[in-house]
Amino acid sequence: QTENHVSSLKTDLVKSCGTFCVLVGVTGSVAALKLPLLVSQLLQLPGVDVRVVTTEHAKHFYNPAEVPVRIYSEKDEWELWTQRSDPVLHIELRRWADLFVIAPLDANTLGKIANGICDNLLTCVVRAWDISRPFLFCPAMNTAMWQHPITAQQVSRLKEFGYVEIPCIAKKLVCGDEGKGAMAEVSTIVSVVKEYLQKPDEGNPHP
Ligand SMILES: CC(C)(CO)[C@@H](O)C(=O)NCCC(=O)N/C=C\S
Repeated sequence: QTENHVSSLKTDLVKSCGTFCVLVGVTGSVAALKLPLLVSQLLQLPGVDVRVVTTEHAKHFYNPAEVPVRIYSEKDEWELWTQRSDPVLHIELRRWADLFVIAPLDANTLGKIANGICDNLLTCVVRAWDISRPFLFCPAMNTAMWQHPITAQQVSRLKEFGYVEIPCIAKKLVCGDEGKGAMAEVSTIVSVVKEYLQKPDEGNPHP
């Protein structure tokens, strides 16, 4: 069982030539409920292949059966690597992806990335990311969290690294609060990703 599971972990990270490989990161904001919608809309873009890397907290907000692509999480890293000669999943993921979009980026993972903490599969991919490849992030958190002074500091830190923010929007949030903190609409996220498809060799269309 584990044997063919491990081999499928490897085969699922073979890049088919001519495809643009989009890695979607998902973290523990309630906006993670949008993952199935985001993945299905990304798959409609020409030549796009999608994989997902999730945190454990994010798993509370979506049903994996509604996500038609491979979702990688902690256990996969440790099933794949049991001896020195085995591949390292977070390195295989950074090699596979032409673009990384974290949607939603919760307050916790924002803080980790701003400080180089890499204590799970998702943050290890971030920590190893090749910044010549597009890295987009979609913050999503309660308005009170968004307004905390540390949030702006950490968002600007990520921009200094060269990551591209897809800003959160004001909405009546699921907890009843009204204000900024809602994740950008899925259509917005998809249209930003689309800009990178058209100019894969010209680097960042968001100078
Ligand atoms: C979930 C969705 C997309 C519904 O429109 C929207 O409320 C949102 O992005 N919320 C993310 C902000 C958040 O994590 N709030 C947590 C406590 S209020």
